[in-house]
Amino acid sequence: MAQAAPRELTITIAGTSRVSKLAFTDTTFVTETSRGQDVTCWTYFFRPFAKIQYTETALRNVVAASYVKGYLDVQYLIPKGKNRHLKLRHIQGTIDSDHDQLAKDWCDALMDLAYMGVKRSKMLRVLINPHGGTGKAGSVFTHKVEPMLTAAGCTLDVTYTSYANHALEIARDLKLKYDAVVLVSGDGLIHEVLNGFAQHEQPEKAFCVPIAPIPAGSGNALSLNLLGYEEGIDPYAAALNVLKGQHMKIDLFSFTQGTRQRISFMSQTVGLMADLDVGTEHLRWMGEFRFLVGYLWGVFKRPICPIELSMKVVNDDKKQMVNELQSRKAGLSNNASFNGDDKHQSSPDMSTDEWVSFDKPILWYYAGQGPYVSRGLMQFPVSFPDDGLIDISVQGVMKRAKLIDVMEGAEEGRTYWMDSNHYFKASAYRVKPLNPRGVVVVDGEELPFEEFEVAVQPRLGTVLSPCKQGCYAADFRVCDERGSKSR
Ligand SMILES: Nc1ncnc2c1ncn2[C@@H]1O[C@H](COP(=O)(O)OP(=O)(O)OP(=O)(O)O)[C@@H](O)[C@H]1O
Repeated sequence: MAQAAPRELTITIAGTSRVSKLAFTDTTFVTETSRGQDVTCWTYFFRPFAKIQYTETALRNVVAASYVKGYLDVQYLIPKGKNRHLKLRHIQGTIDSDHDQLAKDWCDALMDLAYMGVKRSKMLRVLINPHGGTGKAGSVFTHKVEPMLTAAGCTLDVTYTSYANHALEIARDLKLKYDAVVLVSGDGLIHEVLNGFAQHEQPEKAFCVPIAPIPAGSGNALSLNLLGYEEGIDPYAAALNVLKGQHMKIDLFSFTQGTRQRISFMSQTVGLMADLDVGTEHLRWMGEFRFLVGYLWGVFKRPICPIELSMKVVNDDKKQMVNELQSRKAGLSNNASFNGDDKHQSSPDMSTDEWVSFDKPILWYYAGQGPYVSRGLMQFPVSFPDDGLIDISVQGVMKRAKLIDVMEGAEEGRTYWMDSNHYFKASAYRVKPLNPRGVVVVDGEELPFEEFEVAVQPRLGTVLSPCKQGCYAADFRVCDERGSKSR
């Protein structure tokens, strides 16, 4: 019977007399570095008093482990600080040549476990928008993302986009050999790549190439939705998702305006929320703060949104939507009743074929998927990635004071519970402008204010996600308009 590989190994830190004990379990990776003397089990109990540096991290955070010519090197991520953002750490040392085989087996066992169920040494097409957000995408890539991906043995094919639609052209002609397309950008580049896939000569195959966002724009909604509120702005967490993420299918939306059709992956909006996005383009240097400035300006003006909105509504019961979200999340965490192929359709209460008009005055409507549309706004808290439906949030008219008040808690989805917020799940919807002045914003990009129709393309897109199927990372815990939280 083959012997199980060792889970502990002691190395001498290169150029010093210090020794470090490295160990892993099924879930964690631990280092204990002493000042010259041996490490004993007592150090676990007297850790705060011992002259020992102790680190522990999730096994998933191990990026690479290698043993070459007597020299062992492990690279891993470790959460630091109040926000628990990740930092890349190295531990390097030597081993007695007598223990060569032991060290090799230890590295193999660690890597097998740390990469269980995912492909190693991926071939990646990386696109970087040097002008996204505050213009830091290039340095995010070279200082944080690239070192991690190369340490993990990935092959990178890198392009810095040099004009608008460059990413669309690259995606349109993409060779289908890549394991993922990594986008160091905001949401605009993701929109371009998906529209490039739609024009690919083999669109079905192109849409199966997963997209992995690295947050480096002013809007990073997909990253927030896949990784969560804190990790969604952490380039190391996003790079780890490139290495360890699972393929997750997401619905996409076809947006048809006249004879022109395009793909939307995130949102479409008209009214105050659209005006604030487009009206603050000149404040791009502020990063996400520009959306707040735009909102306050919109509240001051408070214009009525001049549209006729009709929808093919499937569900309009907010409580039922929350129950469905909770049971799906519980199913995932218990690993019970959840089947990856299940489409998880919302229970249709209403006919999906009938167009229903919304005829009250509104300030804006927002349609899309993924809880966050920005870091400050959880607009679709009950959205699923692959339920075959689009979430539509219609905001009725409110007083200015109330519009300011609901800013508090907007990032946790408090607005969902307001009586003046009408929430639908639909299979399609249409918008007809009632006056010539206005703007439509699709995935953060401005389009002409003309009639359009949106329909769901179920499970057309593919992303890399820490969650194998079926759920976004965000937690929706607010359970009433006052902002009270469920436990
Ligand atoms: N080199 C370039 N020069 C100018 N524009 C570019 C360049 N590369 C990409 N773009 C455009 O920049 C737009 C915004 O990109 P991105 O999403 O990365 O940044 P962002 O700051 O988050 O933008 P948004 O707020 O619109 O999401 C993209 O739609 C793309 O067309």
